[in-house]
Amino acid sequence: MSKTIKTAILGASGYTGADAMRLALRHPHLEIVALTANTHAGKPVGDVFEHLRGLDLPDLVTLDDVDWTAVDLVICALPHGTTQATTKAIRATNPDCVVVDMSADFRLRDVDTYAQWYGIPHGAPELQGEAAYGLSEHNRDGIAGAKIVACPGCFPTAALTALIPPLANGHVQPDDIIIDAKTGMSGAGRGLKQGMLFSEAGEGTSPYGIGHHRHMPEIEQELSKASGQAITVGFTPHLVPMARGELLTCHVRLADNVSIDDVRTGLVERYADEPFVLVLEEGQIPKTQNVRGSNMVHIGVFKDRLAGRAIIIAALDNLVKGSAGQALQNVNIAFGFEETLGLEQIALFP
Ligand SMILES: NC(=O)C1=CN([C@@H]2O[C@H](COP(=O)(O)OP(=O)(O)OC[C@H]3O[C@@H](n4cnc5c(N)ncnc54)[C@H](OP(=O)(O)O)[C@@H]3O)[C@@H](O)[C@H]2O)C=CC1
Ligand SMILES: CC(=O)N[C@@H](CCC(=O)OP(=O)(O)O)C(=O)O
Repeated sequence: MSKTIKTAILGASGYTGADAMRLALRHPHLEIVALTANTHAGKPVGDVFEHLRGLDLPDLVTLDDVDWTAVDLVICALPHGTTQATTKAIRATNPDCVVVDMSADFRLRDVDTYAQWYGIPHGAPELQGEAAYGLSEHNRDGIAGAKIVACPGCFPTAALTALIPPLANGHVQPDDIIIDAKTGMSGAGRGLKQGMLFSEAGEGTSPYGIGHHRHMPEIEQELSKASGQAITVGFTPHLVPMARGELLTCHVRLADNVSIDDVRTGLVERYADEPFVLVLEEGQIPKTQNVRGSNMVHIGVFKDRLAGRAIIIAALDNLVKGSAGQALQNVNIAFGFEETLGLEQIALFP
């Protein structure tokens, strides 16, 4: 397809918006026609992001300034709680527009579960049923026809990529899954927060959301769907002093008569043809520095010293496969482009 897709990026003065611009600029079929911000509206992008100076980009405007009838695609990088009303407004004026959303606003299929975990009522329950969950490798058919794509959270992308195949294969027990997660600080967004100051976060590692992080219901929803049984998980994220990257160490119990090799082989077979998932060989260790800037997920499978247990580790870049990269991958699926277009970057190392 050689069509030019007129694209608006909402929340373009934030971190995921910045990576969405970086990637969309090099996509052969996307033309960026509108960029929005809130407090930064009215500024040229180069004033907000110095690394994007000198590029051909429109100035930042408010959401109210965008003519939704003039866009084919909206890539949405707004905070959760703001996207439902915006999507409603877009749909009311341009029902054909495709909204690829990076926020959590359409990820949870049950609107009451959304209200419970996000502390606010769902602002567009009538649209929730239309949203396709945007875990690219596992929902291509749903994404292909969708007008609303709810991209997974960064932690759920890593957890689901690592755990769906072993659960779907019956290789691990459904009731004993503990996910220990590390994240870089860009996961918290670009807004100023005291806990994100270098002097307070730069020299230590801090667990947070202990026992109640909002990515748990999302991970459970998708693991349950993929494996056809109710799955619950323990999940504890930790903030570590790096800009980008996420590492998830998943502790699981093997099903009866299943070996570590069975688990690894199941993952290798499931992702053999996937350009953005690499299941590492025995002994190779996933590391955030090996995926930084790329759309890759690296997965490793290890035998635990504890009998009958395995450790499955996944690494990704939260701003690429964890958000803007997967969003672009979903754009490619939704519009019928080659899935790797604009996403061929190899990791930046060191
Ligand atoms: N950071 C990450 O690793 C990931 C983030 N996400 C999700 O992506 C979304 C964006 O995250 P991120 O880029 O980190 O966030 P940032 O805080 O860096 O950016 C938020 C953007 O939204 C704009 N904005 C804030 N409030 C409003 C409002 N009320 N109306 C209109 N625009 C508003 C901001 O404008 P201004 O700067 O002018 O105030 C900015 O452009 C969030 O929903 C987040 O949960 C998903 C996966 C990973
Ligand atoms: C370091 C940090 O705060 N990370 C964020 C996760 C990243 C993210 O934005 O996920 P959502 O899209 O679901 O909001 C957090 O734990 O809430």
